[in-house]
Amino acid sequence: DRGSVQNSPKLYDVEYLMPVSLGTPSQQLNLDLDTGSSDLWVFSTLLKESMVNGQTLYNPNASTTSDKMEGYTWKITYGDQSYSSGDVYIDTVTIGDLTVSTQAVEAAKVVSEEFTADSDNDGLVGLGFGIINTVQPYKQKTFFEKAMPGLDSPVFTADLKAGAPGRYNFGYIDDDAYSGNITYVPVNSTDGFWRWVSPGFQVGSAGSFNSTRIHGIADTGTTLLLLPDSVCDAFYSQIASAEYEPSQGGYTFECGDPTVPDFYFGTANGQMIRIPGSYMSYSKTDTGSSRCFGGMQSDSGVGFTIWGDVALKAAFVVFDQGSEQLGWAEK
Ligand SMILES: N#Cc1c(N)n[nH]c1N1CCCC1
Repeated sequence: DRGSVQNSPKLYDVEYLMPVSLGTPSQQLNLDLDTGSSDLWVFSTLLKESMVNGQTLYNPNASTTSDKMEGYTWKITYGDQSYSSGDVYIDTVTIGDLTVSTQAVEAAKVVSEEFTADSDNDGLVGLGFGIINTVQPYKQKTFFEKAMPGLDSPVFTADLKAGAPGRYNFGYIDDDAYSGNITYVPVNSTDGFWRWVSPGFQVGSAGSFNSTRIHGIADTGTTLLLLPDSVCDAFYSQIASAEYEPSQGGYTFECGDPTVPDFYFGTANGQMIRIPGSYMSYSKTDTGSSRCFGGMQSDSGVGFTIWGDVALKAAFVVFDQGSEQLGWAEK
């Protein structure tokens, strides 16, 4: 079996949403595929109205195939301190023509203001490893873990694009979606993340390769590229107008600065993925400002590097849960 679904970026590529069908008859919600967490949770009719702001709500009572898991609950808090919690139903879930008939659907009863404010986002599909699923008393499998046994190949791929729709594929690799070869690196799933080690980086096409191992996670649910301070310093020192602005919470530079270099990160066997300098102008710092917030920021607040959308949209990425590897290709 296999599946394929288009993803669509929101403004500034802050997140990528995809249509997901839940229940019978099907209820379509727009969800955020997040490889940095492992709960599939949705805005639902269980929420107080004050917590809803335009989102589409999953109504388990309107689904003939939903079964309430009595006594089961979930509660998740993300690194940015946003949170949600609620009850658990088993129901059918379809993403890109791939159906899991007995998926744990976590119906929200409470969401934090960040989620309420994000009116286009109806919830998340966590495609980290199930070991960090938050359902109690017994953790639940991710959508991919439930689908995996029936797939042609135990992989899903992420093809995120800058300012344009891309695609998530399940169960196969589309050889027309990338250029050159896919280079695989080992993944350590102990913490439930797609954690891997980059051998180093290079700033600018004429820069030297800096062999410093960077431990981090591939995370579609994080917008920016969060790297060690030493790497950020090496990058921003090459941009004439760059400075660290505590009031903005990070590195900024003049949006039109012509000195913004490309950034390359190593994967394996000498392969490097090139992130165009244009991806590093994340957004204007304030309305009418000429300064841009950098797409690369320090990981010091997190404690490990996060290869978020700014990096992932420069590559075709294979999440191979069969062999616990990540595959990287240019495109
Ligand atoms: N913080 C954070 C975070 C992360 N590291 N991966 N996904 C995250 N979120 C998904 C929805 C809100 C935050």
